[in-house]
Amino acid sequence: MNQSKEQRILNFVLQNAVRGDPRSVMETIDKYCSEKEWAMNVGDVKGVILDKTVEEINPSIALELGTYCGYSAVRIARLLKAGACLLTVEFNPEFAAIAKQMIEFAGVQDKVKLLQGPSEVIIPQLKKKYEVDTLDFVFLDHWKDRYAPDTILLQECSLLRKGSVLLADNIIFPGAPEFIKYIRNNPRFQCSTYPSHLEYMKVQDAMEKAVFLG
Ligand SMILES: O=C(NCCCCCn1ccc2cnccc21)c1cc(-c2ccc(F)cc2)cc(O)c1O
Ligand SMILES: [Mg+2]
Repeated sequence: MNQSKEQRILNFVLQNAVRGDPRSVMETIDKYCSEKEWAMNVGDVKGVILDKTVEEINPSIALELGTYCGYSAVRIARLLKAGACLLTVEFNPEFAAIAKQMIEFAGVQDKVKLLQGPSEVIIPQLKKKYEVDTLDFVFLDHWKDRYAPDTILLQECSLLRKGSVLLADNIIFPGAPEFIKYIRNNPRFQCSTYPSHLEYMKVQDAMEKAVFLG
């Protein structure tokens, strides 16, 4: 049975990156996906916006929706302080298996908890099953039509506190129009837009940052 693109990306990392070196893993994925096969990692350009947001917040507990191959999980986890934790949610079991190996190869497994399932099931479990109080940071990078309902669900589950920061990928391409409509008109969020480019392409994209005001 021939390999998936995601398996080819992982194999390229296992053969070319430095074990235990997150920066090397990120660079190797970016090299493969810009030179050989495009893939929907947040990438090296939008990745800098993600880095700056994580460094600014310095979260103790972060949630990522949309793990994929683990690129942004490695990117976020490498910046987390001792004792901090990233919960990352992946719907697709094949992608989750790839991401688990990617996260372990990068050596950030002690800071990352990979949860396999749909966000609408996982989010309501975070408090009781995963002992989450409130989230300091949420990176939205999953189904674009789930950004708005999941932002509502996070509030309904009391998982946001005054100052919690959401960062959403792809608000231009593929786009998340319902989310933008919801979040920019909502007095409980302070929004800002970061124009950028789609990963590995000269196509316009942007990230939206939304601070929950409580
Ligand atoms: O679709 C994207 N991502 C989502 C992938 C599926 C998520 C599934 N999933 C994971 C966790 C989870 C939890 N609950 C429910 C569902 C869940 C995406 C697409 C593009 C893109 C595609 C084609 C093109 F021509 C240009 C750009 C670029 C990106 O950066 C993207 O992020
Ligand atoms: Mg994305």
